[in-house]
Amino acid sequence: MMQVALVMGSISDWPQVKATANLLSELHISYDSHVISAHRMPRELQRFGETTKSEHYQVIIAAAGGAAHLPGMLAANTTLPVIGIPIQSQALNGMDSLLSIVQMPSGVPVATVAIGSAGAKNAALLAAEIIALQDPEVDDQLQAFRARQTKEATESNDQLR
Ligand SMILES: Nc1c(C(=O)O)ncn1[C@@H]1O[C@H](COP(=O)(O)O)[C@@H](O)[C@H]1O
Repeated sequence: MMQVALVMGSISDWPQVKATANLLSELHISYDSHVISAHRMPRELQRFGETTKSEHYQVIIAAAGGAAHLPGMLAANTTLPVIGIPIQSQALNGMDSLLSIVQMPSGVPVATVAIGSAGAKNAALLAAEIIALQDPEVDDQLQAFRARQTKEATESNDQLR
């Protein structure tokens, strides 16, 4: 029973999605990872979306590039929260991914983060914030993460002196 399903459209997305996986681990959140493409594996995609609740996931994170239909199609097949990561594509630098993930029609939301690795990290943090609403241990991990971040930013002032 995993807290997060981390889904990507292609294994070529993994170098960017790794940032999500690393941060989920740092926050002690359990996850499993899958390559499932809405375009290339339409039946698997539908099956996966329909079993997300019986698998007891709490949040789905879906990363895709280009004509990125994966997050929206997953959202269409589950009522769990879906966080979309627009992969930084080569042809259009991720603008294609961003617009195709963020511009969902009303009724089927995808919580879309920024393009690429920065967004990939924020996807993990957003998932943690959702899970922390009912999980004090994850809430503690989040508070500790914020405290470390504040300390590092504060200490970076030393480099100016
Ligand atoms: N956007 C989608 C979907 C989908 O949305 O179903 N399936 C694959 N892809 C994306 O195609 C890009 C190129 O994939 P390949 O490198 O495998 O050709 C990847 O960024 C992937 O997420």
